[in-house]
Amino acid sequence: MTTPLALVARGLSRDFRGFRAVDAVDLEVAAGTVHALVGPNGAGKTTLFNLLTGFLAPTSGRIELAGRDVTGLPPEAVARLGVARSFQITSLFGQLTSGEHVELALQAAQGGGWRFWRSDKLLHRHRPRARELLAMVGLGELEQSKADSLSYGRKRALELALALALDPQVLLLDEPTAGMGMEDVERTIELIGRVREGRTVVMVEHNMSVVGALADRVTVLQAGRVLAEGSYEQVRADEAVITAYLGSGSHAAH
Ligand SMILES: Nc1ncnc2c1ncn2[C@@H]1O[C@H](COP(=O)(O)OP(=O)(O)OP(=O)(O)O)[C@@H](O)[C@H]1O
Repeated sequence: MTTPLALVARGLSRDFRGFRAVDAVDLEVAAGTVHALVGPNGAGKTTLFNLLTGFLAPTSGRIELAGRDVTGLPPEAVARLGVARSFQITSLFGQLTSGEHVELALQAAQGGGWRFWRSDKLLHRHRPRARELLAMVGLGELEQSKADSLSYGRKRALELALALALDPQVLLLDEPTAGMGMEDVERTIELIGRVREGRTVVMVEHNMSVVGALADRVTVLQAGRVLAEGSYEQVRADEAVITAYLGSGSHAAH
């Protein structure tokens, strides 16, 4: 029996005024796996993420979600079909508490929108689930803390809780450990290991120890194209990958 595919790209390309940032990418992400996208700076990882989540429309090619063609759908529609992307820190509201953030995200997930003239009663319906999600990302003790007061690593954990509020089938994480110290990186590896249960995770990640610890499969991009694909062990031993990384000089594939 073959594993069902959660997310597929076929011949996916995106041009920016004649410059091809993503070039005929084929990608198959099996359901229930953690799939990492790696590659030197400018390889097209973020553009590919934006295509997969509907934030950018492809110039050509096709995207399928659990077998359904979602090419060209806007981000809200892609999100409704079960794809969530971890929010960026810039989308946190400093004066709201962790708990309020997650309650709002749960309300938004129910189609209530991000209302700021919020009714406390309506929001508090979501409190029990919000507490579960905060506990899951290690913020159980910080429900009452304002987002501004959280450390960088904890802000990223809160973003993850906001994405999980959508209860996504497919979770896309854009550099989940970027800018983190060792301790937060360890915590994040453990956290992703927990939240992957029952879902598919696609992550862009520069830190190879994170990729090695979590990814079932790795796609290496270079100059918009797929350079290699396989297990972490396979791609790290791949000659073309080694050359690309040494050539870029910025991220060694160790
Ligand atoms: N909106 C845009 N307009 C023009 N060029 C763009 C645009 N977005 C990305 N590019 C170009 O596309 C290429 C791929 O960029 P992208 O951000 O996808 O790479 P990346 O692999 O995510 O890099 P990094 O690791 O640095 O984040 C780069 O050369 C970039 O300059």
